[in-house]
Order: sequence, then structure tokens, then C-alpha cells
Amino acid sequence: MQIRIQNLNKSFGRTVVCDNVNLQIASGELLALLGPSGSGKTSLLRVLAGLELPDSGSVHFDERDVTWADVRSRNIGFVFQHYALFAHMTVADNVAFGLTVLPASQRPSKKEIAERVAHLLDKVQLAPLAKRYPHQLSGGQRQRVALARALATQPKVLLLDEPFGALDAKVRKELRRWLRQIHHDMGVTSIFVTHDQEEALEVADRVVVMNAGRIEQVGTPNEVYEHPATPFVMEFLGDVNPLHPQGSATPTYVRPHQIEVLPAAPGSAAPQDGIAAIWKQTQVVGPYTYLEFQRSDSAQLIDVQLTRSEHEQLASRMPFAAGTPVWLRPTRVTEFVEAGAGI
Ligand SMILES: Nc1ncnc2c1ncn2[C@@H]1O[C@H](COP(=O)(O)OP(=O)(O)OP(=O)(O)O)[C@@H](O)[C@H]1O
Repeated sequence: MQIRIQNLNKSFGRTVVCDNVNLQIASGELLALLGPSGSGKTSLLRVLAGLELPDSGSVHFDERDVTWADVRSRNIGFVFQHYALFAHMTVADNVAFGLTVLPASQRPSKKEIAERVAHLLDKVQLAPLAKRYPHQLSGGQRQRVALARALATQPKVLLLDEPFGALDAKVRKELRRWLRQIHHDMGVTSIFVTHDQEEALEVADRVVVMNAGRIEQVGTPNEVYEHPATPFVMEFLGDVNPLHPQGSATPTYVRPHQIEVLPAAPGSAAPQDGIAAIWKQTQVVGPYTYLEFQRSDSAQLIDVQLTRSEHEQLASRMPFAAGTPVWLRPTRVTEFVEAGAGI
């Protein structure tokens, strides 16, 4: 199912949550709505679901205008952050639920329901737990049941609102991979809301970056990360060091992993584009080392990210102590010329 959103506007009082949103989602695509808290991601998802009505604009599912269509007629599956499983039903009954409440004319036979549930539980690798109750499952397992339940009615569109938000980092990572796999196996058009950049970049075919109800940029994970359209996208997708003076008309940034650290012998000539700085502190986090420097010409701090081995090599040539002078040389700078894309 292809989705087309045209000139969509929606406000709650003075809060604009969809500001002239235009977006086309291809059939079978896995799309992430990414943005900070309050940027309107959930509101847009709810308009697509029919849980909120827009103030103006339209939503089409293929050629059908569903802008004012009832939730139930949209053929959508939902997964929310907080597993809304029925506590008194087994895993299998939870998955079967959407099918058992269909009108008799559309309801599959008991045998077909049992087969479909078994197939889905197999897909989400929970077949051995079919007879358990939700309280006997881990958080990750519950979300997998929620997904199987959402897919049971064979929706054309799957909407997921922070589906892994309540889970710990390791389980989240496992479920991301697994969501991608299931999505591609099932071929359903899927839209998921997240405020986690890494999650969006890792899972989605395309990412929609939202800010204050507006779409800042739509692109593949590589496009939005490597070629951010606006300073907002640059700053939201990963860490940055601003290199422009405050209020500058051409915002300029460098990412912490795109800076070389060079020794600054007293009186040595500045390397091209080198920024004079002094060492402040070093922090090792897993496989990376984060170094903090202070510019010599201002109080601005500049973060540099090195791999552990890059750092070991550097530190063997240049032991860092309070005030050690260095040259920082950006290897890639992104500059935004008057409302243009980053270059
Ligand atoms: N029913 C409502 N009534 C009034 N204001 C609302 C309503 N729903 C959302 N809002 C407001 O609209 C803005 C956008 O909310 P929304 O939930 O769409 O953002 P979000 O990007 O999904 O944020 P989060 O990641 O925190 O869920 C927020 O300021 C929120 O307080």
C-alpha cells in the first residue's frame, strides 16, 4: 500500500504539530519518523491511523482518500511503546484476538485462525511460549507478541510508536534487526516513530527528520547523515562541533570523528586549517576514546572521537597533560550557505 500525505496541517490550540506536511511512502517501505520530543511524530502517526483528524490536507492509501475514514476501515496494525497485551489471555489468544473479533462474514474459521497464529508465532520465534501469559514474558518477548498480534489481521500498513522505547539497550538492538527482517518478509508498508537517531539510521529504508511539526529532510539513512539539508538535521543526527561564531549566517560544523589531532611543537607552523587548542580531558567509552580540547582563541570546547587504537598510537607519540597544546585539523567540514543544504 502506497501512502500519500498532502498539505497536511494539524494544531492543538497554538501548538502546530503538522505544518504543511507532504510525504509519499512507497508500498513495502520501512520509514522512520525521527525527531525530538514534541516535534509531532506521534501526532502524524495518529492522523495516518485515523485516531486524530487533520485541520486541512489529505491522506491517501493508494488511490483511496482516507482523510476522514474510520480507524477500523483503514486496515492498519499498531504497536505501541507500552505493550497493550491482554493480561488474562495467553500469548496465542492475544495474537488471535484481532481475528476472533472480526464480523462473522470476514472471520476465518477456527482452524485457519489457529494456523495463522502458529505461523506468526513461528515468525516472531515465540512458538514454544504460545501458552504463556504476558506476565510470564520478558519485555522484548511481549513486544514481539504485540507485533505478531498487529500482523494477524494482515494489515496493509503497520504503525509503530516507539516500539522499543521501554526496553534496555541490548534487547532494543536485537529487536531492531529483527523488525527489519520481519518487515521485509511480510512486505507491509511500515512507519515507526523514534527519537533515537541510531535506531532510525539502522532500521529504516528512509528517514523523515521532523522539527516543530515540519519535515526538515527526507532521505535514506546515508543521505540524511552524510548530506544533512539543514543545521537542525546536522545537529540532531549525531554529535557536532560548531565552528562558526555565534549568530553566523553560514553555520559550519565538524563531527568529532572527523578531526585529526596533531602535536604542536613550540613555534611550529600551523597546518592548513589547523585550530590551535589545548588538551582538557580524555574519556574511554568501550571501543572509543573521547578527547576534549579547548580552543586557544576562545573558551569553546571541541570534542574529538578516536578509536581506542588510534588513541593509543596518538598518546604514545604525544602524552597528554593539562594544557598540552595541539593542532586540531578537521578532515570534513559541513557548511550551510544561506538556507542551502550542507556542503
Ligand atoms: N491531544 C492533544 N492535545 C493537546 N496537545 C497535544 C495533544 N497531543 C499532542 N499534543 C502536543 O503536541 C506536540 C507534539 O506532540 P507529539 O506527541 O506529536 O510529539 P512527538 O514528536 O511524538 O513527541 P514524543 O517523542 O515526546 O512523543 C506536543 O507539544 C504535545 O504536547
